[in-house]
Amino acid sequence: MKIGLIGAGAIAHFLLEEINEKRQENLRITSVFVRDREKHHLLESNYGVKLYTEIDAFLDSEIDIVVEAANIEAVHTLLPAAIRKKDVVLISIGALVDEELLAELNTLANEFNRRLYLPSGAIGGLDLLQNAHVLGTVTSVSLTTRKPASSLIEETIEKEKVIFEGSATEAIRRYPKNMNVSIVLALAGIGFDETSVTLVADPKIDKNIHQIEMTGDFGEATFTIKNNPLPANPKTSYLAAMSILGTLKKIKQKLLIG
Ligand SMILES: NC(=O)C1=CN([C@@H]2O[C@H](COP(=O)(O)OP(=O)(O)OC[C@H]3O[C@@H](n4cnc5c(N)ncnc54)[C@H](OP(=O)(O)O)[C@@H]3O)[C@@H](O)[C@H]2O)C=CC1
Ligand SMILES: O=C([O-])CC(=O)C(=O)O
Repeated sequence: MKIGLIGAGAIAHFLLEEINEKRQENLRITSVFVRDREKHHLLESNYGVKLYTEIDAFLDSEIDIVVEAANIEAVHTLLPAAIRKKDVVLISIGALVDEELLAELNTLANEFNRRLYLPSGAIGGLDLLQNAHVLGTVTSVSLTTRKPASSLIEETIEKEKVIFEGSATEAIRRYPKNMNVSIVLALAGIGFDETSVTLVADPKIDKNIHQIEMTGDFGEATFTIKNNPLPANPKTSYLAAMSILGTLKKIKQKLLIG
C-alpha cells in the first residue's frame, strides 16, 4: 500500500522511520504533503519520498491512502478534498467535534465510496465502549488525563493542578493539541457534550496518563493507560503514533480481532 502523509512532525517522523527506514511489509510512504518545502527538504533524500505543497498534485500522486498527522486546522482545509480521492487515516480527530465537518466527511465518504479510519490514538478500550453502547445503554463515560505540567502550562507549579473540567466539546476547544483522545472517546460512545473530561497538569510525572471510566447496562469498566511520550513532541504519546501503524496494518488483514 502506497501512503501519502500529511505533516512532517513527531508522528510523521515515527512513521517514516518505521515504514520507510526499518521496512514494514506491504507499506511504503511515497508522498509527503508539507506547508514549507525548504524546512523539510531533507525528507526526500533521507526517506526516498516526494514532497508536495499543492494538495491536488499530492492526492493525484501514486498513493492508495492518505495519513493525516498534522493538526486540526489541516483537517478542516485538506480532508474534504482528500476523502473525495482516497481513503484517509485521521489522527487529529479533535477536528470532528465540528459536526458540520463530520457530516460533510461522512457524506463525501459515502458518495465517493471511501473509508475514514480513526485510530484509537493514545488510549484504548474503544472496542469495549462501542460494544457496550451498541444498544445505546452506556450511561456515563469520563476521561481524566494527566500530563507533565511543562507540556500543558507556562507557570511552574509544585503540586498537581486541575486545569480543566468539562465536556469533550469544550476540552478540545481549549486544548486542541492534547485532547484529541476525548473526541475519539466521545465518537465511540455517548457524544461530545456527554463525555466528561478532567485535565490535570502534574509536575511530578513524565508520562501522559489517561484514565477512562464507563458505566452502563453492561456493567462498569476502567482503563488506565500510562503512555511514554514521543521524545520529538512530549505532548504526543508514543502509542498514538503506533496506533496509526496498527490501523494501516489492519486494513489488509483477513483475521480481524475485536
Ligand atoms: N488522536 C490522538 O490520540 C492523538 C492525536 N495527536 C495529534 O496528532 C497530530 C500530529 O501530532 P505530532 O506529530 O505530535 O505534531 P507535531 O507538532 O510534531 O507536527 C505537526 C506537523 O504538522 C505539520 N502541519 C501543520 N499544518 C499543516 C498543513 N496545513 N499542511 C501540512 N502540514 C502541516 C507541521 O508542519 P511544520 O513543520 O511546517 O510546522 C508539523 O510538521 C496533532 O494534531 C496532534 O494533536 C497527538 C497525539 C494523540
Ligand atoms: O498523546 C496523548 O497522550 C494525547 C493527546 O495529545 C491528544 O489526544 O491530543
